[in-house]
Amino acid sequence: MAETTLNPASTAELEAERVFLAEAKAALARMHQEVEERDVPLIGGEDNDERFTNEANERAKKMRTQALLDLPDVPLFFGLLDYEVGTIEDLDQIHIGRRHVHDGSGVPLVIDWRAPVSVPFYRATRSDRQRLVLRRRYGFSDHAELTGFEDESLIGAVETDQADAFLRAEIERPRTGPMRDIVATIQPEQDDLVRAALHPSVCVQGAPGTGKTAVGLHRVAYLLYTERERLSRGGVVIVGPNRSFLSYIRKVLPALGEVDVRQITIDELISQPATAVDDAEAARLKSDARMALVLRRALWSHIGVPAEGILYSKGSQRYRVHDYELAEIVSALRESTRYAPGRDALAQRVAHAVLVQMERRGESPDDRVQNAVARSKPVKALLDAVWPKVVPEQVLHRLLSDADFLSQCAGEEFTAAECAALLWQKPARSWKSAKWSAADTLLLDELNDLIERDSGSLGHLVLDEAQDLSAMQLRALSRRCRTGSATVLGDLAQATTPWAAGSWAQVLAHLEKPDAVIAELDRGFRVPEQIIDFAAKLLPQIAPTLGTPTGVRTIADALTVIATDDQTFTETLITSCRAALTTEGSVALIAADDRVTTLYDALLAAGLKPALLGATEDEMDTTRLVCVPATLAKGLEFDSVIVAEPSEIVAAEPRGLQRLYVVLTRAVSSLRVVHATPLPESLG
Ligand SMILES: Nc1ncnc2c1ncn2[C@@H]1O[C@H](COP(=O)(O)OP(=O)(O)OP(=O)(O)O)[C@@H](O)[C@H]1O
Repeated sequence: MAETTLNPASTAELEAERVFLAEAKAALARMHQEVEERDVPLIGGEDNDERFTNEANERAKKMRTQALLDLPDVPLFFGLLDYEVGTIEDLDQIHIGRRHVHDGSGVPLVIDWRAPVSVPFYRATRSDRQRLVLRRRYGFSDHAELTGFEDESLIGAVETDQADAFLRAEIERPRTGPMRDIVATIQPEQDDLVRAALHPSVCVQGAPGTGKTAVGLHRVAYLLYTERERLSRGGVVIVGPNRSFLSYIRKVLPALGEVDVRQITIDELISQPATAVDDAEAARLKSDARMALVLRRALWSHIGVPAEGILYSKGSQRYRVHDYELAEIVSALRESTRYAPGRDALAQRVAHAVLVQMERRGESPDDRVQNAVARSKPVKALLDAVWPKVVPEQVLHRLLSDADFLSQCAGEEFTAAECAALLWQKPARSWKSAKWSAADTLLLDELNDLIERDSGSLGHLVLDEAQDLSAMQLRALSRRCRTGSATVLGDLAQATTPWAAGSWAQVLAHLEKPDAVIAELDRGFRVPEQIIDFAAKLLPQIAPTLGTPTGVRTIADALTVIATDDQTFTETLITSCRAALTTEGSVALIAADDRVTTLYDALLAAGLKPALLGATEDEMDTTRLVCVPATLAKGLEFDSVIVAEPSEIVAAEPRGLQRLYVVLTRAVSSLRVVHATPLPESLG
């Protein structure tokens, strides 16, 4: 919480609040202890079900105990609502906090921010008081000591700007370590999204720093509160762009009492570890939605036309199913089901045709006879000939190494040049020895689903930085969340991958959530106005259809652009880092990936003790000054940012201007741009 100035007149009240805080902490400690001491019922027996139930009970207890831990730097409550008398039974005042705390006899001491009764904390205004008389916001030190509070009366005609001042203080509180929750200052437009129902899915387009990540994380906490049972079956997964980002956000949900949410990268969720690398064009083509159709054709092309009928013998009896009958069965089954169950169904249908003949001859065969026919030699030979068993690797290996097969499956979808780019230069001898790239593993995933339906279904999926996902990634995600819902977060202007879908409608179509509600956030909380205006000069080039974001804060001298030359360039950066370190909070030096290690070495040599982001994942926890490769900057933020040589960042990749837009929008308080070569024209 922000450190608020103490109002001397309220010292006694502050003391009373401190006593109440101590009481609430003691009550939470008691709740924690009770759960810890509670025995987990053990079911006797050793079969799988019993073991599973015992393990699930043990795990539930562990989660509950963790969720009730009083985290040392996380204040137990952050607000108080004073309701009109009689609004809530037996209580006129309620403290709002990150979790529910009761006194042991059922009387609530702290009410969870997610409870309906807490909503006016975020929504009430003087014109719509929602029966509130007063709203109090507390200030805490970094170690969760109560330092003050501010009261906002809801009675009277004129709105005050107290809430804005509190929000500003909270945003500008210097950053140390990972991202914090925003539960005390969620804004009404954010609250709408946080508290939106589980279905339909929600998609949020938002400029940098509008709180998309924060909204996504708080929404997960909210949904786990309102839909815990439903979500516990499939689970909730948050997908982020890389490990540094996930490390940055990892403490938000635990601070909100939610300890059982998987936070993983897209590759960890949907790809096998890659053992090969594609060139840029092949990677782009393999990520394209057209591949889905090509794979479908490739798989189903394995089905043949029966060349002859089959003869099934039992004792002295012979039963014949003619080739034209078999062809009819195969054609009816083709693409009406997935490939592997289709093969099983073919065996059963052929066996059924034999059974019909048996019945006609006066026999009365049962299911066992049908199964025996389905497993018989002639039927098996038929299956191997017209509906062979295949594995995904086999199909993809053939597709990427056999030019004729690829061109036949590609049809009109890909040009000859595109097919040539897709083909392997040096194909592996067999599918068993083939090496697969990251894009290939998604193609294998798609094939796997065409062969045998993937049954996994997540309860809820949060996709952060979703503008960067390819069609094939989105399709793979969609398969894992067939019946669940999704929260899709991103900014089309920050799309840096060559395969980015380009519109939210497309993203949602690939994700198979076309009914998702698309919302926009346009108030930038992170980045001061001068900086966002500077970065927004790139928008006409990179995202002409998007509106210009607004910054909710202005800070004098927030932006400095320094022109240097080759001789003074590094020295200027070092001086800039030194200057930034004299203020509080985190500092980042962001440069093109190829340049960043050299600059890191230069800062080290100058005695500045920087860390290099990406080396160990938790650099931002321990070091104030971090050197950040431009490609890892997405989603992160720092109090002060120094950007080295924008033109190099732009030149490093096809969507370099978008990357620069990301890099320029990471600063909370100050941005220095240092360049020895001219800035990109639009920034000039
Ligand atoms: N309501 C709020 N109260 C306090 N801080 C907020 C609020 N909303 C956003 N912030 C702060 O603004 C910063 C940006 O938030 P967040 O990272 O969620 O934005 P984003 O839209 O995901 O940005 P980007 O597109 O750049 O990744 C964070 O420090 C966050 O804590």
